[in-house]
Amino acid sequence: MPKRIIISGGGTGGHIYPAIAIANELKTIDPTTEILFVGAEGKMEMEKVPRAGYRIIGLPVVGIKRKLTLENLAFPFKLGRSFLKAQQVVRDFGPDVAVGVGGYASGPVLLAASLKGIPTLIQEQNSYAGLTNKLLSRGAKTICVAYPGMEAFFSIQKIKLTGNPVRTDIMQAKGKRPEGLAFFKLEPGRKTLLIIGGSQGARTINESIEKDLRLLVDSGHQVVWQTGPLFIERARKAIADAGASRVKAFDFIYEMNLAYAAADVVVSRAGALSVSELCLVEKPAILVPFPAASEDHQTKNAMSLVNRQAALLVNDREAPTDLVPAALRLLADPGEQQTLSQHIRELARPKAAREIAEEVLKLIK
Ligand SMILES: CC(=O)N[C@H]1[C@@H](OP(=O)(O)OP(=O)(O)OC[C@H]2O[C@@H](n3ccc(=O)[nH]c3=O)[C@H](O)[C@@H]2O)O[C@H](CO)[C@@H](O)[C@@H]1O
Repeated sequence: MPKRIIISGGGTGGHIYPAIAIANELKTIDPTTEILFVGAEGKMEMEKVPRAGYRIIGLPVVGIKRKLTLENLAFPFKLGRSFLKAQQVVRDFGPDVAVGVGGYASGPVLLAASLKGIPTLIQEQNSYAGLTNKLLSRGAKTICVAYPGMEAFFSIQKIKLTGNPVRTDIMQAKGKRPEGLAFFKLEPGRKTLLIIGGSQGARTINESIEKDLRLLVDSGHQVVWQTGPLFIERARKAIADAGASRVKAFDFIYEMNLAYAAADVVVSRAGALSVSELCLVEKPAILVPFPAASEDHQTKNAMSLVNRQAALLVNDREAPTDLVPAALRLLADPGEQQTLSQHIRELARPKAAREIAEEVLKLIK
């Protein structure tokens, strides 16, 4: 009998891509495995998961706003409806295991599975645990984490330190520079700066690049700039106004493997998955943590690299003045690039997806 596994959660790329990496690994181990994703209606996973070749069902779940709003009145009703739908999905699909990767949908799904006696596993990407995962951890059999010290949130007996699962194509990005350059229509004789703002784009990074676009153009380097959907039009206009034909802007990049492969230096937010990926692709990076992330965890993610001389840091506040000059300095310094690259690769966890998939399979009776 083929194994049946539900993977639930999403909301941002930082939850969706590890989920896809786990699914791919389960399929590699046993191609007959049946996988069903459960996400939140209207969220990014409803588009990204089918693009990766998996079926997904959406729940009407929404997050609760920290401010007092009218939308919050609908929260308990939507949560109730989501839970009923999650119960139905679990009943219809009949999974052997349910995996939660964080984000709205994992709550009702893992709860529904636990109540039916189906074993559950949580994958926590960050160095701190969100409320949903803390609550769900009580019913979970195994909790796969990416950082040491997570016993502050979870029962130590359940924790497995695996690292974050990264998509295989990104792990295989090394040596694909010519392919990356060709894909983004870049020139082999120039240095490439890759700018990524996380799955939704980063306003401060975008504004810093826009402000110093002339400096970048004059440097003679080429740039791949991921802006997120809210800034793409403005970025295109700025590029046209500056005649910056060597700066290529995208709202979202599906071929992150090729983007990393083409890059000499990367500027990035410090979301958990971006950091895990940078370690695997061994790129010299300048991190600009998103200051409003809960518990300021992006700064913690970034500092775990910076303290080991594995990445540079520019604070969000200082980015408008310091980011582009810092990127140009690093692009001009091959010695520093090499040092950062050597140190960051030591933090890579290339077996994370395999170890998590094996933990999932152990839960099947
Ligand atoms: C604003 C916010 O709440 N951010 C959180 C969110 O970040 P966010 O979703 O930005 O997450 P990450 O940096 O962890 O991951 C981004 C993922 O999206 C992919 N990608 C990104 C851009 C692109 O154009 N194409 C693409 O494929 C990256 O390769 C990566 O796999 O989840 C992370 C993991 O829980 C958290 O650490 C972050 O703090």
